[in-house]
Amino acid sequence: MLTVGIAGLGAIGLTLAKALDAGVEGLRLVAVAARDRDKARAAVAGFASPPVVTDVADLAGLADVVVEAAPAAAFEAIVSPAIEAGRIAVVSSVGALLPRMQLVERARETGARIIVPTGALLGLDAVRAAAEGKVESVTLVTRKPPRGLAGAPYLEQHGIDVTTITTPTRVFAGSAREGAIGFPANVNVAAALALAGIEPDRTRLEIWADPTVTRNTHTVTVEADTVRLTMTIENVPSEENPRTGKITPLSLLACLRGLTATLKVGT
Ligand SMILES: NC(=O)C1=CN([C@@H]2O[C@H](COP(=O)(O)OP(=O)(O)OC[C@H]3O[C@@H](n4cnc5c(N)ncnc54)[C@H](O)[C@@H]3O)[C@@H](O)[C@H]2O)C=CC1
Ligand SMILES: O=C([O-])CC(=O)C(=O)O
Repeated sequence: MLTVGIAGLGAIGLTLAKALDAGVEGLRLVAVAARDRDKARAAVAGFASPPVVTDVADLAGLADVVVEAAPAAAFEAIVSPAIEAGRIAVVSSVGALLPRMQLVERARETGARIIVPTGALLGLDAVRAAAEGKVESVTLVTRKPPRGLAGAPYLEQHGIDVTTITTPTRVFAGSAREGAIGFPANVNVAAALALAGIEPDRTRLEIWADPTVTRNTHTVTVEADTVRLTMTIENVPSEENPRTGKITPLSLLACLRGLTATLKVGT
């Protein structure tokens, strides 16, 4: 049995918390933390086993597994204490990990683990397998309804107003590392892909603001010596946060199950 603490109770965190409260073999939700404690308390009040509502820094003292499901700006405040305490950190804001790879070094020293779930993407098992061999290129093309990109710093810096876009428009082309900086709340999938495959500077990313799509759509292409992969996922945006695909909390749940499962399927 592993105990779980969740930081952030939004589209990902609250959905995951509810699923854990409904009962998952081998896992028990014991604590949650969010920006607004009263709101967090209200959110879990009706749970069958209400978790403790605490500060993000205290989760690691209460739980074996700390799930980060908060905005990227809170990443370090959530993940560092978990690493210092030697816990398992399961992270959602993967873009915030790229510029903080020293946390991985620190985890090596403390015995902690950092786990990046597949999240809103697909096929990281195949990308990791390919990366054991020689990979020539990895490309991600992301298309989102324009509202799923609104507010990104890159768009503001370049004076791009996505709300006025009426035809599919490529708003960014560059590396996964540059994309994670310019779109910290929108392309965690690019960061996860980069960590699964080749480096963030070699992983190519295109972002399209596309009024013709209703789903957050990601296409991954990998050229490797052993395989050619082309994979597309079309995510239904969640009601709480249209930037976040509804599959994301389910991916985290599947990932958590894998921590204790007797039968584990996939890489
Ligand atoms: N890895 C992946 O595939 C995906 C990752 N994400 C990322 O996951 C993260 C969470 O996404 P959502 O649940 O959609 O966000 P959300 O905006 O729906 O919820 C965020 C939650 O964090 C809480 N929060 C805000 N500041 C906090 C702080 N300082 N400490 C603790 N909690 C705080 C808020 O109160 C809210 O409950 C975001 O960084 C998002 O970009 C989103 C989708 C896919
Ligand atoms: O990567 C992200 O941050 C979110 C995303 O594209 C999705 O949920 O489809």
